[in-house]
Amino acid sequence: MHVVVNAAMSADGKLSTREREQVAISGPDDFDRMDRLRAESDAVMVGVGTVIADDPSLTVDDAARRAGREEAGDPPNPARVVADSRVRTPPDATVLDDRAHTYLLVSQAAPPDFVEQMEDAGATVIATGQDRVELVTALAKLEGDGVDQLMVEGGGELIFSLFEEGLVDELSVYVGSSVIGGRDAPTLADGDGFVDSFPELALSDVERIDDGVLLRWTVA
Ligand SMILES: NC(=O)C1=CN([C@@H]2O[C@H](COP(=O)(O)OP(=O)(O)OC[C@H]3O[C@@H](n4cnc5c(N)ncnc54)[C@H](O)[C@@H]3O)[C@@H](O)[C@H]2O)C=CC1
Ligand SMILES: Nc1nc(O)c(N)c(N[C@@H]2O[C@H](COP(=O)(O)O)[C@@H](O)[C@H]2O)n1
Repeated sequence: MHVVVNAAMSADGKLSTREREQVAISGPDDFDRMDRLRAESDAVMVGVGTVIADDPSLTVDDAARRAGREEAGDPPNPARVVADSRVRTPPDATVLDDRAHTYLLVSQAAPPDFVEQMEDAGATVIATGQDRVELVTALAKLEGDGVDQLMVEGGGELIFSLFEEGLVDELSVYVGSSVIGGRDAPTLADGDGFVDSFPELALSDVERIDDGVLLRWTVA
């Protein structure tokens, strides 16, 4: 499996505000690039913090891209993947609609009634880890289901865990021209943070887009 993390941050490294409401950091061309990356992926993943904050659809906006996927024998939208250790996905979340298939990654402590509710909503529930989703096993199960390219959009807690587990192959960060600030505002990689053995990145591309810059790295 190839795992690409793609996110947008302010010039000071924030994914959104301290109130965690969605902020448009990308401009139109970067949102279009993100849509293309979704269309090229087998699945798009977020943490439940992002589902609660943004209620994203994680689907492909551009009709021609959806049609292109169908011509290639794929569903119009990539699958959606939500990491949700503490079963916080709202039953009316947009990621549970019928526009794409959804995988819910939960821990083995997930209550059976929550699992049943999510399965009734059409989701495939994958339980790994005792009280927190064990990402290595969960992603291996997704790969077994045909997910060869996984795009991860955030947020900072999930992105940190993926780096911690050595699961990230590529990182694309759009740096927008605004300052958000706030010690409690989410950053690209939150979690506990590294104190040593920092993941090493190799810069592969720099591109000016809209009013900001796209930085692309591969992970060594
Ligand atoms: N600017 C951007 O590109 C993006 C911004 N965001 C922003 O990020 C914020 C949400 O980010 P976070 O609060 O960090 O939440 P998050 O989206 O990273 O979700 C964290 C949650 O994921 C679940 N999870 C399950 N297994 C996990 C594991 N092994 N490791 C870590 N988490 C695991 C946990 O329940 C945890 O609380 C929102 O404000 C949203 O707007 C989100 C995506 C992209
Ligand atoms: N790439 C990017 N740029 C921004 O400026 C953003 N605010 C985000 N946020 C993420 O985009 C997703 C929105 O999903 P839908 O369009 O509703 O499907 C979601 O994952 C946001 O957190 N991303």
